[in-house]
Amino acid sequence: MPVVPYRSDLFQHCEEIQDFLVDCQERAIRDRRIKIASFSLAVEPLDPIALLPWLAKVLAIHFYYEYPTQQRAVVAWGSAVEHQGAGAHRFQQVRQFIKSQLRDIVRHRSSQWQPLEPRFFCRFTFFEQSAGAFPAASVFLPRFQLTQQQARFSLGFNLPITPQGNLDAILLEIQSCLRRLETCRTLLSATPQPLVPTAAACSAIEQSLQPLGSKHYLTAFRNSVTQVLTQIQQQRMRKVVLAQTLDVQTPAKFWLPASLANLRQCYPDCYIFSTSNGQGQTFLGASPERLISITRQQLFTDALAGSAPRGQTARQDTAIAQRLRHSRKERYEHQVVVDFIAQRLRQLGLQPHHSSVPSLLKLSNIQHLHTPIQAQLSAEHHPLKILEVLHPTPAVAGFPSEVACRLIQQHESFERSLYAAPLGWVDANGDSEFIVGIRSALINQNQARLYAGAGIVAGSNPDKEVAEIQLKLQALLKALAVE
Ligand SMILES: C=C(O[C@@H]1C=C(C(=O)O)C=C[C@H]1O)C(=O)O
Repeated sequence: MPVVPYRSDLFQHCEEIQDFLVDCQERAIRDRRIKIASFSLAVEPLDPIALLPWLAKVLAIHFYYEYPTQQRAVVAWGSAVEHQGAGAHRFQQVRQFIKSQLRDIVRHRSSQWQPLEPRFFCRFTFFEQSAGAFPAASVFLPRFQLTQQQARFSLGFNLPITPQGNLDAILLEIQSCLRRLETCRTLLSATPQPLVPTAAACSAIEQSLQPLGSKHYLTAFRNSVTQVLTQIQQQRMRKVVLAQTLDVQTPAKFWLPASLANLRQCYPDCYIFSTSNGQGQTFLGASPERLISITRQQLFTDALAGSAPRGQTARQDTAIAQRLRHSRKERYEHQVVVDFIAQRLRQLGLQPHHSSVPSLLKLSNIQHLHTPIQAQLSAEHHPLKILEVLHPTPAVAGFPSEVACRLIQQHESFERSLYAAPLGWVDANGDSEFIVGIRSALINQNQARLYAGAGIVAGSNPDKEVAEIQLKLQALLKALAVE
């Protein structure tokens, strides 16, 4: 997606864009097919979260994610083309769909800026079938995409042009999108802290979040862990990742931008994300786990497993970290993930590289054992093929995968939906980024379902696993805000 420089005059590129749309329509007429006009404008800085209240109001499908410490963010909304799928071949179906759409994308040529490729945003549920708010596989090419790369912001467009379409209406849509950005920017600068909820709202949410007091869901989780431990012994399994949900309801609606702003503040080293289905349900969270990231055929992935709380003091924190590093149980739980990822990548003919000793990833409430893994790809390694062989890793399912997934379905009484599942994008060059949807919640009006899981291996202590999910749930609860 080439970027056309854009400064203060909203419509200075009108003529250039108009010519481009006419060119796209001529191609649509010639090929008797819809074409997608793809281009970008450089825009003034704007916090992407500022767009979310409006997107929620108009019930637009969206995908937002941000990596705060790297000043990278994107919010994509509206759909130029989309596809849904399910079943064992869902990754392949999405790949085919993307391939077929790429033929009809026309990119603006006269670029003075570094071109940005159009991105297809994808959401896969944990299991290959889904009866919940999100289909088992869904992909969309956004009509609009605001991207931040450090201090540079651009607004991308992917606009379907039919042979008989009204180009004036498309120009109006572009202008109204640019105006919308201006309005959001003005609203943001008019209020001192518009994304932070008021103290009254915070106390309202605290009062309404009673469920943490009634520990029923924790007892249920503890019982499942005990049963799974017996099954691990009987079936000689190495690991099962069990999760639990916590449902909460508040008198007022949950307020997405404030929740995300809270998460961003508390977890600058995580991927802050939200995605909606355009029907009122939004899945959000702050995930520390990257499933794949591919830039110019360099693949990066993470093994993240093995956890401990943060200490109250620096000394206590270091002592806990030391215990985590040297715990046989935590190291074993971690190694299962490293071995699985490395072995799956080797099956694809890749040569993964990683350190033999895990490092520590410290978040504000929890610390994890972490092994970054790298591999050099070649052109035949499509990101969705890699995703297909990696998901679900033993970090979120267990090992062996099939037996672990059966036990998960047996013990968990809720649908995982997008929890612990791959969320991300792919572009035409094969660049891609997918995160794992953990530390997450599904919100709908005034209801929220929070998810948290923990890896269970032989020797796990049920009380410690309960404490781990409690820690994860509490952190999420604290971040949620109401209107
Ligand atoms: C499954 C989750 O997290 C996973 C489980 C971990 C563990 O048990 O140590 C650590 C990181 C993640 O791989 C979750 O947070 O829901």
